[in-house]
Amino acid sequence: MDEIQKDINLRLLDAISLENTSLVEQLLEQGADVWFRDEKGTSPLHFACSNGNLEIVKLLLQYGHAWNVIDNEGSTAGEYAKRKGHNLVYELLLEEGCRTELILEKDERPSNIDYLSQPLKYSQDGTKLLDYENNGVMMGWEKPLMDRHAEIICIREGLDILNVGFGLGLIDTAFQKYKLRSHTIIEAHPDVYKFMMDRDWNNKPGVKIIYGRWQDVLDQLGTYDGIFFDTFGEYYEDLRKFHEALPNLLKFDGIYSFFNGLGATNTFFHDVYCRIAEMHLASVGLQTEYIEIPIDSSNDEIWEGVKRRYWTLDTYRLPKCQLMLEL
Ligand SMILES: C[S@@+](CC[C@H](N)C(=O)[O-])C[C@H]1O[C@@H](n2cnc3c(N)ncnc32)[C@H](O)[C@@H]1O
Repeated sequence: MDEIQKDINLRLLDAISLENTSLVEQLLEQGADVWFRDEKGTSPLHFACSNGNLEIVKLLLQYGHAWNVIDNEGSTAGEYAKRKGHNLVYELLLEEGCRTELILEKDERPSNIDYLSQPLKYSQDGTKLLDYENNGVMMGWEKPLMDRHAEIICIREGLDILNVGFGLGLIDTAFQKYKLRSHTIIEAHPDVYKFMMDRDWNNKPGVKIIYGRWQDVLDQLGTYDGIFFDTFGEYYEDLRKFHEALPNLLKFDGIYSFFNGLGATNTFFHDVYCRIAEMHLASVGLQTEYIEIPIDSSNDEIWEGVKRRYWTLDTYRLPKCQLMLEL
């Protein structure tokens, strides 16, 4: 970077820190670089969010600053605003995140074909299911969450339940306690299917196992009082497609829920994706309530042997979704 550019970039950071909006605009006009970072990876947007200056945040976004940059510690500008209690700035960034993500063109990559063709490992103690790269497919620490999902879905006995993704069978074990009328499980991985068969899941009360990807077996399904969705290695786009199928699968007074791991390593990304999911669900006629559950997954021991922590938040937002009925 030449000295002149560096100088104008540093002047931009100074102007943001001094909250001199007109100078910020002038420097941006003159070619100051919105992609500039200091040695800690702090971007102009991080500085503006830390000060809580709404006008400057708007200006930076208008000049093409990305909403989702992270500093060297992995913190988003949204988090800077939240930590300092700048709620209006936080809300603006949240809206920008939703808007940008919603207009992004969706690609049509086949999601988890690789995952489905590679072997899996169940740990001896039954608390971990890992893929071939030691990514955690499902982990025992999620049991209290799965119990809660089942409890929220099973509001009475005699229900028809659909679960997509068996994993460790935690939610299916929980569902079995509710004296269901029928209990359909879709599972696509051959090793998980074998695990289920070895444990006689096909002979448990009401259980019908459909072996295949949910995308390929939709025509074998009926309608259900309760539906739970928790797959692995798929994109948000897949979840959205499943949501689009829901009006044909959920009975009019049924309850739908899904494992909410959306952006779950960063509170700001999590907020953006929770809101996007809520908007998409509303567009197919479902209203969503997020039930907050405190959760502690910080203990190093539970992540031993697992490649990456896929959860770092201290609150789980359990989605409870129901069809909006027109009167
Ligand atoms: C996170 S685990 C589910 C854990 C489960 N909720 C439990 O309580 O143990 C995800 C499961 O979804 C399965 N899966 C992944 N993609 C799928 C797909 N497209 N259709 C059906 N099952 C899929 C995986 O093989 C895995 O068993």
